[in-house]
This record gives sequence, structure tokens and C-alpha cells, in this order.
Amino acid sequence: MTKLDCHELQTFWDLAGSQVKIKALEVALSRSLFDVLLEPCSIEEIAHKLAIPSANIKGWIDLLWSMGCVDTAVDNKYITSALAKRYMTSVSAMDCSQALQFRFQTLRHFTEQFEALLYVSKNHTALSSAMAPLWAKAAKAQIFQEQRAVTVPALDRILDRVLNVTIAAETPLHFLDLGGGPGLVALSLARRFPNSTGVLFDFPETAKVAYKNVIAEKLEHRIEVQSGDLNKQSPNGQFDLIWCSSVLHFLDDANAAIKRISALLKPNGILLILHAEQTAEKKQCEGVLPFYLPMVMKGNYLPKQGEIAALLDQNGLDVLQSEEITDFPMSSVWLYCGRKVQ
Ligand SMILES: C[S@@+](CC[C@H](N)C(=O)[O-])C[C@H]1O[C@@H](n2cnc3c(N)ncnc32)[C@H](O)[C@@H]1O
Repeated sequence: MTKLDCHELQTFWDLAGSQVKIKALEVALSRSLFDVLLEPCSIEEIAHKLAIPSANIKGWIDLLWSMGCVDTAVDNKYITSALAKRYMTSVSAMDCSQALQFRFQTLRHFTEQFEALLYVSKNHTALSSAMAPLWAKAAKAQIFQEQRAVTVPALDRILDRVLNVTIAAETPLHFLDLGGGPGLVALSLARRFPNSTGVLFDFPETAKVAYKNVIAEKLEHRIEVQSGDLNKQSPNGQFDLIWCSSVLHFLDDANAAIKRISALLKPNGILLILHAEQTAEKKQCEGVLPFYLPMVMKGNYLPKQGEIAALLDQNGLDVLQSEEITDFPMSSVWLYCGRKVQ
């Protein structure tokens, strides 16, 4: 049977079924199942290691197998799949276990508030100021994991293969990672451009997290960590390259923010700005809205297609390139590359 033979309600039945898949995966992550299955185990061995009675475990493991997280091994044993080993085990440098659990939990929390939010007037300002300590917590866990496994590889791909502008490795540039969270993007830029210096700017609580990461990598002589509220303050300095990903959503006024960002660029300086946006295309909305609607319903900003390019243009930047970047956390983002007009 092909997908075309499915009943047209199948999409919605699949949605209902995905709740069971989510729970199966959440339990596996919270019990470190994929660490346990780094060695092949029978159902009885899994039951013993997790201290769960064995009666219902097989169905759970088979569901995880159908989802690509577990493979079968000889002697009726199971083993963590290559995919789960890479992203869901504590031994992996790409581990995203906490990040995935966070996404499940926060989106579930949102679904519980969904109907009530339809009646609430938007209150972005209160949300923004209350978020600072939460961002610091996120910078230690899920944002750290997602930057390490997803954002930094995407940055590398963008600089190596996507951008039409080439920046030679030896260029002595001064860069800014604006709203940089735990700082892995800034660290990666510093390594890629060995003659560069940089600044990471974020809320003070998050900046402390970034500073620890910069110290741990012994790059404090090249990366300065500055802090403040981007709604009221700007980083100090003039920059050749500014990276700003997934930050505008949380600011009070995107136009004011881009005006301020533009003023931070040296003549000919390059801005790489990456944000999810809402286009008029149905498939694209299906990919983006489930993740960004929670913020939109609380008053945060989700750019419409074309808005960012227009804001860059209004604020003295030539838009050199715009590209959909499909390998970013959660859903596609749009990269705009702007050059400061001299
Ligand atoms: C979704 S995270 C993105 C982090 C990073 N740019 C990335 O793409 O991985 C948003 C970041 O913006 C920072 N941020 C949000 N509002 C801010 C504000 N008003 N002032 C300074 N930083 C802010 C948060 O602390 C957080 O680190």
C-alpha cells in the first residue's frame, strides 16, 4: 500500500498517535535507555537494568525501534541505533537529550495553555523581563546542546558553502555574537578566524554562562563577554561581522533593534541575521508555526516573509543574499546577509 492509498484522515490519526511516540521517547530519555542499550540487551536485561517489570517493555522498545531509535541485534537483543547514539546518549559530543526533553515539555505546557491564550491580550514586555534567568538556565542545558549539535555545524556550512561572500580565514576581523547564549557560536568564529577578536552580548545572567565557556576554552583573551538588555543597551564596539540568530523574536521592537545593530557595523561590515519567519506557503507554516506560535500568542515577534530584508534596507544595509536554512534547531530559519553601505 502506498501513502496515496491512505484514508485522508490518516494525517490526523498520525497526529493522535504521535502523542504515544512522544511519551515513549520521553521515558526512554529520562531513564537513559539509550545509554543502557549501547551494549546489546535482551528484554529481561533491559527490565533488570531499568528496574521495570518486563511485561510491557517489549512493546515500548518495539515502538522505539519503529521510530529509528533502537535497532535489533542477534539473540533477540536490542541496541541503540546510530542516530540515537549520536544525539541521545551521554557519551556523545552531540548529545541533545536535555534539549529534546525541554522541547517536549515546553510545547506540552503550551498546549495546556492554548485555549486560555486565545482570550489573553498580549503582554510581551512582562514576559521579556521575566525571561532573563530562564535564558541563563537554557544556556546551560538545551541551548548549549543545540548550539553544539546543530547551530555550530549550520554556521560552518553557511560560511563554507552557502554565503556568496567569502571571508578568508586569516582576516583580522572583529565579530559580534548578539544574543549569543552559551557562546558556542562565538567560540567557533574565534577558532575559524584565528586572527579575529570578538564580543558576545547577552543578558547578564546568560553572559556569565557564556563567560565560563569562553574561559573553559581559554579564549578569554580574544572573546569579550558583554552584558545588558538589548531593548535598552547596545554592545560596545564596531564590528566587521555580526551574527544574530533567533534573538529578534524576544525584543520589543525589531526595527529599533536592527537600527542599533546596523550602527554597530563598520563600513562594509557584514550582518548575518537568521530567524524563523512566516511565509504564505502552507507547508512552510506547518513546519514553523507549531514551534513559534507559543511565542506569537504571548506577544513575541515572528517576522513575515520580506520584513527583515525591508528592515535591513531601511537601516542602511545592502541585502546581499537571503536563503532558507533548513538545518537549524526546530524548524527552518531565513538567513539574510547584509552589508553596511559605506
Ligand atoms: C533563542 S536564544 C538564541 C541563542 C543563540 N543566538 C542561538 O541561536 O543559539 C535567544 C538569546 O537571546 C537572548 N536575549 C533575549 N532577549 C534579550 C535581551 N532583551 N537582551 C539581551 N539578550 C537577550 C537570550 O538570553 C538568549 O541567549
